Amino acid sequence: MEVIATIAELESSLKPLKVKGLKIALVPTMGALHQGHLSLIAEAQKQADIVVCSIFVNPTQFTDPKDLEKYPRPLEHDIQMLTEAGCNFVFMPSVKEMYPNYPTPENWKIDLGSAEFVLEGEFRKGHYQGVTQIVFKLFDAVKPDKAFFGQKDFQQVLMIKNMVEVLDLDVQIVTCPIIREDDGLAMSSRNIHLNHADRANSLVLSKALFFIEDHYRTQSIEELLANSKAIIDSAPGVELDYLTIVDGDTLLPISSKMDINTVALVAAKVGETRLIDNVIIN
Ligand SMILES: Nc1ncnc2c1ncn2[C@@H]1O[C@H](COP(=O)(O)OP(=O)(O)OP(=O)(O)O)[C@@H](O)[C@H]1O
Ligand SMILES: CC(C)(CO)[C@@H](O)C(=O)[O-]
Ligand code: BAL
Repeated sequence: MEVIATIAELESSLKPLKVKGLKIALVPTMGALHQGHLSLIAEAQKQADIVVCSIFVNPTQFTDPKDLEKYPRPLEHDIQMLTEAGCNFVFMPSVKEMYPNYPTPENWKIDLGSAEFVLEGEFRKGHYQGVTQIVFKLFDAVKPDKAFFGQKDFQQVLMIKNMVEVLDLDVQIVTCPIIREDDGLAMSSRNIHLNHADRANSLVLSKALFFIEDHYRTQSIEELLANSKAIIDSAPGVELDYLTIVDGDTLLPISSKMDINTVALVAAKVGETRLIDNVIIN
């Protein structure tokens, strides 16, 4: 695997492969890799000839400076995991490479639709402008045929698809399912921050979502929300930001049941660590 730090180097490495007609996949990450990330790499390998994984902890999408500062960065281990997975390139640029004038903000504001401002967008103001800004820069540097994202960040995929449409970008977005620990916790780089008690308490997030999934046919929306919130409340030290059942396009709460496009999403602070999760119900 080739480790690349600059956009110029990346472009010159990919050019001859593109000339040969090989299909390029991009898997954007912030590192601290786990099996969830590796599932994206594996799917990318199935669907393309060459896989580029980017590792970049993007400062413009963080709204909490402490969250940015303590974001895990086990770079050597990440490189080893990607090498073992057979990834072709890892792109690990510096902040200056991606934002030459950093910390002076660049001009980036695109219309991502009203769904930008709900759920994560409400709790992390400006988050999706930062996410789309860096994903646009990565698309521009790699010019992939396909880019792979996890359903764990459900709203993020929607925002990126909206950006692709608004800017008319020539890239196919592929969404991959959530990989979970054996007990149901969605894998996440931030799970590393959970202490023993937090780790046990964190299970109420996926339990609440699975409750909604299992009882969707038999309970009303009000009952589903009340009963799943009671599951969350049963764990000490779990502070709920939202638990909601929404239309997967608008991300607005549904008041009556739908037969398609229904998603339940949760975000909560478990101890000091903020986690998100979701299930697609139908
Ligand atoms: N458990 C998972 N299953 C499938 N995809 C995942 C999973 N966790 C993360 N991803 C995807 O991997 C990509 C990179 O995510 P990122 O590097 O932020 O990891 P993360 O584990 O989500 O970290 P964080 O703690 O920041 O949420 C995103 O597209 C994300 O949705
Ligand atoms: C897509 C992404 C790599 C952009 O920084 C990040 O938001 C993530 O890891 O999901
Ligand atoms: N995994 C989404 C990126 C973030 O939390 O900032």
